[in-house]
Amino acid sequence: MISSSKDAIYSQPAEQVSDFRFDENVAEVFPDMIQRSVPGYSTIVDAIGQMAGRYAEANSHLYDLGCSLGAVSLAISRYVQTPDCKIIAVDNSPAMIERCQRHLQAFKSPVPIEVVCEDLQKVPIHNASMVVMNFTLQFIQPDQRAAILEKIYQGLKPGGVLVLSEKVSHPSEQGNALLVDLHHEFKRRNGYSELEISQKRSALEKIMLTDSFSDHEDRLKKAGFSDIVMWFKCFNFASMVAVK
Ligand SMILES: C[S@@+](CC[C@H](N)C(=O)[O-])C[C@H]1O[C@@H](n2cnc3c(N)ncnc32)[C@H](O)[C@@H]1O
Ligand SMILES: O=C(O)C(=O)C[C@]1(C(=O)O)C=C[C@@H](O)C=C1
Repeated sequence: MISSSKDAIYSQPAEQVSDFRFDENVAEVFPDMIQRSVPGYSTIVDAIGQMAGRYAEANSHLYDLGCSLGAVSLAISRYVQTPDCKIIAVDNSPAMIERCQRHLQAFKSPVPIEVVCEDLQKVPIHNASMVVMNFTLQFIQPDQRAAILEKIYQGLKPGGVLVLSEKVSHPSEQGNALLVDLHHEFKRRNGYSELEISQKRSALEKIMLTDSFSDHEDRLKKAGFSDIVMWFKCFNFASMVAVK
């Protein structure tokens, strides 16, 4: 098993908080960070595995785009029984990919997993029965998001699905403030201090630009997806299945 430490990255006051990056420091504490930061994270990852069990077709690819340490790929490998499937796990952070390789080797997946260190925008998608972006699209420049969804749509087989999980914004100021507040309360209960919460918020401000659910729905429909199902929502975190 890969070792994982407690996230204390934002615990000390910084003169200036630099932009959030998926570097060595973050990769080192990532399982703890994401578990304490994203409501329902384990539930979401496990349910993505379940969906893979339903949607995986024989001789097809399942993509995990922005795989980090490979949690989604592992969940998929636990549920897929279909023969001759391949999981393709992609991330452009060398620190994440290096740990992901070690993690996956330790678990010995019954389904082959190819791990690719590359910008997901450069990776061809083809013969896919399922594509997953679990909290990844939010880190891509907004003007580049539509092209990625179009590429995914083209690479999916008929009836294939994209699972898209995102932190979302709410259109009304009051409603958004409520969801942000509930999320911060969730973080406090998970042991993060006010300083950690506010410094992480500043670090993410410019690099994680969130859309509303209707922005996502419109963009997915424009890319060609026929049905968009929000299957999970807790506070300002949502996961959607978009069907080709
Ligand atoms: C919040 S994490 C994803 C968590 C992961 N999917 C999971 O379920 O544990 C976002 C990941 O996306 C990766 N990422 C961001 N932009 C990317 C890009 N353009 N190409 C590939 N990976 C990217 C980051 O390096 C990071 O590991
Ligand atoms: O919004 C926050 O405060 C978060 O920490 C969220 C979030 C995410 O949604 O990916 C941001 C960065 C880390 O990868 C883990 C969680």
